[in-house]
Amino acid sequence: MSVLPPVRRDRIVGELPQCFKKEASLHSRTSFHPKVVSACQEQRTGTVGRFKISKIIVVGDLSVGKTCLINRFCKNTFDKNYKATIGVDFEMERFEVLGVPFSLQLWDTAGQERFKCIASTYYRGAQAIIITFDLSNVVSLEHTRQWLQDALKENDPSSVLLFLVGAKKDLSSPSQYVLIEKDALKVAKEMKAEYWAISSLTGENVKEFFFRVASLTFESSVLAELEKRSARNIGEVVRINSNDSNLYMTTKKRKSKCCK
Ligand SMILES: Nc1nc2c(ncn2[C@@H]2O[C@H](COP(=O)(O)OP(=O)(O)OP(=O)(O)O)[C@@H](O)[C@H]2O)c(=O)[nH]1
Repeated sequence: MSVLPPVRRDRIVGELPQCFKKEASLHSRTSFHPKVVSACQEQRTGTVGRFKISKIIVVGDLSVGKTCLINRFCKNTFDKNYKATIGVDFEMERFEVLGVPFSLQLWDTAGQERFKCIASTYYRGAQAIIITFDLSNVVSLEHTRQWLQDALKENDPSSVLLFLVGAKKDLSSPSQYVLIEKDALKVAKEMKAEYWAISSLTGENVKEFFFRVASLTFESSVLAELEKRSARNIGEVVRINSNDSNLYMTTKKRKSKCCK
């Protein structure tokens, strides 16, 4: 019997949420990978949906809006007063994707230099990295490369999903926004990250963004699980085949012995 309450109705994902900008997205598909859809229909998602909790880390300069982003999504609150994150903090969010329960652990890390050392010890084992900058502060965008480099030291660059998020969209004027977005798209492409612009004050794009993160993380977890399973099956076939050939050899030997 499950001890967890049912997933909230507004955390149910039935279709792949769309990207924010096609030119800086993780993939161009508009729906979930067909292998993932059939695995979910046939309940072949293995540990995904049972024990798996995906770790997501949020990094970026101090005061760019990391805590507010998480709080807007998880608690639907916004605090206009700045309180620095000391070390790390985390929130759990439960989703249901294609009928399969899926949990995200969202790690809010400190941007202040003096707390960075503690925060970086929690970077390891992330399935996705959200690199955040302030859309009204171009220097914070320039620093995102360094944040990514630090986070990748603790993670496998070939499997981790990257998101570049511009926060505080409400603070930049339309003309300012156009300029910084042009640079941000360049940085996102270079990093192979998906780009989003959000505002935690107004809530613009916050839910859409986290639904996309949850869905792409879910998809990559299921694909990894399927790959692991098929590698195990190939191993078994090879073992069976080698046993078969032993059997064949023994039978042949026996036969030839009998014929003599
Ligand atoms: N106008 C506006 N202000 C924001 C937004 N997001 C955050 N802020 C403000 O920016 C300040 C810093 O926000 P935080 O979320 O605490 O920043 P942080 O990146 O977590 O900072 P550290 O914990 O030091 O790393 C606060 O005063 C927030 O109210 C936003 O979308 N719009």
